[in-house]
Parts: sequence; structure tokens; C-alpha cells
Amino acid sequence: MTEEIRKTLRDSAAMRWTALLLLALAMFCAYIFVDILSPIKDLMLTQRGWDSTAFGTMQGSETFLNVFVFFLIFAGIILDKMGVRFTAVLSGAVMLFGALIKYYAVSESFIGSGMEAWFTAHLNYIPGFDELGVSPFYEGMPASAKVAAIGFMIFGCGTEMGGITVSRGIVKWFKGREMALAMGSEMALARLGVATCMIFSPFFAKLGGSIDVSRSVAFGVVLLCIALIMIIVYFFMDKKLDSQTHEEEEKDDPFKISDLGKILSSQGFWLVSLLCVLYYSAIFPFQKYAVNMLQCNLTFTAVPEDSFWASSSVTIVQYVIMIIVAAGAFASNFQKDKVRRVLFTVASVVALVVYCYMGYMRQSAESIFAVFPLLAVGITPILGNYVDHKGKAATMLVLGSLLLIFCHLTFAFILPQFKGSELGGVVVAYVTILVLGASFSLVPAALWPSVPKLVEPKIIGSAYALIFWIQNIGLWLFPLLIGKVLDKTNPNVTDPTQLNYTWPLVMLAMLGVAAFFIGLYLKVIDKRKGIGLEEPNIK
Ligand SMILES: NCCCC[C@H](NC(=O)[C@@H](N)CCCCN)C(=O)O
Repeated sequence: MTEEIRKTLRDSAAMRWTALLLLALAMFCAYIFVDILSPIKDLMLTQRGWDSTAFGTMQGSETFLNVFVFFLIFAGIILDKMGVRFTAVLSGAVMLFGALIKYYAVSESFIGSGMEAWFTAHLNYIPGFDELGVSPFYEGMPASAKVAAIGFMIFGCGTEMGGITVSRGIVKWFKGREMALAMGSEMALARLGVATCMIFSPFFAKLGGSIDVSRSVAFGVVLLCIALIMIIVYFFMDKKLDSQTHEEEEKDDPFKISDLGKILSSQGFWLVSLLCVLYYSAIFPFQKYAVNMLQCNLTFTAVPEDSFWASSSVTIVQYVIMIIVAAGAFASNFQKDKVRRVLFTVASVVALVVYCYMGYMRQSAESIFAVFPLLAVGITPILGNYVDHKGKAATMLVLGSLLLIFCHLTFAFILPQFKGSELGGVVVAYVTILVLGASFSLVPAALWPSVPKLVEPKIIGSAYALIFWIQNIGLWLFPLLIGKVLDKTNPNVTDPTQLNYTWPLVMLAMLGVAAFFIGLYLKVIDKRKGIGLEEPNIK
């Protein structure tokens, strides 16, 4: 066979990176939708009557079916049985379907509809789930929040199924090549999705001077349509690849229930899963409240509506600068020449300073918080590469947890001290958010590539599905708990920007403490059992 005949799509760097780009852009859109209501929590109270408990219950519902109906486990089985491209299209369609329901729930046409009346009277009690205290609805929950929660549950099935499918797709296209870099790059783009959402969700909700929260959700729905198109394009690339390699998709490793037993009996797997659920529970649920937490802790001077800083064009310019920060930091990873690498980094840092200044001038909590994922865009691929070549994954997990504790305690106790000092508060907020972003690079970059060291290659897909499932328990519980703690500790507060966030933040810091100790124990077990977590991936 000649060299030419043997060449497949994945042998071409351009083609495999195109395949990654399609999958990563689809996840970018999905991550935008995940947090689409997070930066407008205050508007959800004033426009739709969602208090913190309603908001937290709706936000937590994303993971409900994954956790309590074990959908993620089924998603793992579907992925193993049907392959990457089928599951990718299915996840895109499920995400879009759920998103459309959520859009209807928050739209103006829902208000006063028969559906609103029905949901106000029903779904207050769910037999079984209420007794267990895990119901996604409660007596008195606004009807729009109930329907939005149903849509978000369905969306959550699609997005988590998409998450494991993309990981497996990356393995399919990049095995034996730049796999860690590809995974890091995919996560980097997902982080940019979160930053995009922080800027554009409030932008669309307040567009043209009138407030309409459904515009933000509509923006997310449009992006999910684009995501589905990208997945369909990927479908044909993937089909072409299989026809070239004459491989029947993934059929050599079918999922068996007995595989679950093998995974569950691994101590390392349990420690990594525990650390994953503890760490991510202090990040993703926090993300849903962070903008409101900043609104409550920073002193903002209202920017007049006719001022330059309040204009829509400034929002767009700020977003373009954000893209320059992210692109510069990301591209510096790929520069072989040292001078070029430094130039890219410097350009990115300068753009970051300009971005931060604009956030301060706009007095905008959402654009201040949007720097959180930016650092992760730049450094997650670097750290992924570091783990590949130098190792030290367990140490990075410990360090990431320590930074997490430091940040949540700073938000809880130091940031409120700066109330009254406009600039001081914003500086403390920026620094803490950036450090939290660094922590959010360290842990994912070390955690996900460590999974293959814990289980045999044959059951990696199922192991990822199980870790996601365990992680989803925390992602379900903590948005809800934060909302409840907020309501309990702020009984008479009616202004959504005057809440005291100390106790929810202490609770999140405690998750970091537990993750820190698990990380230390993991280091001990790694040394004792020779798991190789501190070893480089490429020897
Ligand atoms: N290829 C890496 C996959 C893991 C990325 C990881 N995402 C998750 O853990 C998701 N289960 C949670 C997503 C939360 C929103 N639904 C990440 O670090 O983003």
C-alpha cells in the first residue's frame, strides 16, 4: 500500500483540528447557554419574581435527570453502543429541544397563559422525590421557573452527553498525537463561552433601553442551532474517517455492566471523583451567583444611560478586547519561537489591562466577572502540556484546591471590607477572580488527563461517564443550597443587590478544604500504589 492510499482525514493536521474546532465550537455554544441566566439573576427577580430559592432550584435542575434518572450512565452506554457521531447529533438535538422549552418559560407569551395557570397549580409535590428531599420543584415556585427547570433538565442531559462524547471524539481523532493540547484547547474555548455569556446575556436583556430577559435566552437558542449545524458537519467528517479506516465505530469496546464494578473498585477512581465533585461544586454553582455576589459587594456609581460607557458599542468593543486577550494567550501556546511567544503574551496582558479598565469604567459586575475564564483560556493548554511532559498532576490538584479556598474566603471576608471604596473593591475583585481562574486551569488540566491512569483503556468512556455523574450530584445540589442559604441568611432583604453572601461563600470554601485534603491523600495513595499521577504522560 502506498503512503498516499494509507492517508486518512485524521492524518491531516488541518482536518483533525477542523474536527476539533467543530466539536469545541459546539461546546462553546453549550457553555454559553448553561449560564445564560446567571448574570441576570437580579432581573429574574424583578421581571419574573424568582427569589434566590427559585433561581437556585431552576439552576440546579440542569443536572437533575443526569443524577436521579441516571441519564449520564445511559449516555455512556449510548456512546459506547452507537458511537461518537450519532451521540454527538443526539446531544445537540436534545440541548436545542430543552433550550426551546426554557425560552418559552421566560418569554412574555408565557405570562398569563393557560400553561402558567396549570404549572402554578401543579407540580408542587412529586411523589418519591419530595420524600427524599430532592424534588426539582416546590410549593410556591413560580410557574415560569418550573417550566424553565424542565427545559433546563432536558438541556442538561444533552450538554453532559455532549461533554463525554466530545472527550471520546478527541481520543478518536488525536490518539497518539497532540491529545492533551486538543483537550486543553477544547476546555479553553468552553471557558471563553462562559466569558461571552457574562457579557452578552445582560447586553441582550437590556438592549435598546427596555428589559426583556427572554432576549438573552433567545440568543442562547440561536447559538445552539449553530452548534447543531456544526455537529452535523462533524458527523460527515467522522463518517468519512470511518470509511477511510474501515473501522466500525467503537464497536470493539462495547459497554458492559461488569465494567462499572471494575471502575468502582478502584480507590484512585473514587478519590479523583470525590475531588472532582468537591472542586467543581465550588466553581460551576458559584459561577451562577458570582455576578450577583459582586453586585452586592462592590460599590457602583450608576453610569448615566446617555454616557459613553453605557453605550452598546462599548460592550462590543470590550468583547473584542476580550477576544484579543484570549486569542493572544491561547496563540502563545503554539509559538515555537521564544520572542514571538513573549510578544503574544505581552499583547494579551496589555489587552487584559485595557479590558479591566473598561469593566471598571462601565461599573459592570458582569464584565468584571467575565475575566474569570479568561486566564483559563490561556493557561489550561500550557498546563495540559506541562502534565504531558513533566507530570505533577496530583500536586496541581492540591495547589488548585488551596487557591480555591483562598479566593472564596477573600470574597467572603475581605471584599466586603472594601464596600465604599469603589476602586479598592474592583481591584480586590479582579485579583481574586484572576487567581480563581488560575485555580480553574490547574485542576481541570490535571484531573481529566489523570483518568486514563486510573482505569484500563477499554473502560475510559464509562469512567468519564461515572465521574461526570458523581460530579453532577454536586452541580445539582450546590446551586440549590446556595440559594437556600442566601434566603435563610437574608430574611428581610428585598433588594437583590443587597444580599449578604458570607455564608454561601464559607460553604464553598469548605468544599475547597475537603478537596485539598482529598488531594493530599491522593498524593499519598499515588506514591504508595505507584499510580503514576505525578509522572509525565509522555515519557
Ligand atoms: N474534555 C474535558 C471534559 C471535562 C470538562 C469539564 N466539564 C465538566 O466537567 C462537565 N461535566 C460540567 C459542565 C458544567 C456545565 N454543564 C470542564 O472543566 O468544563
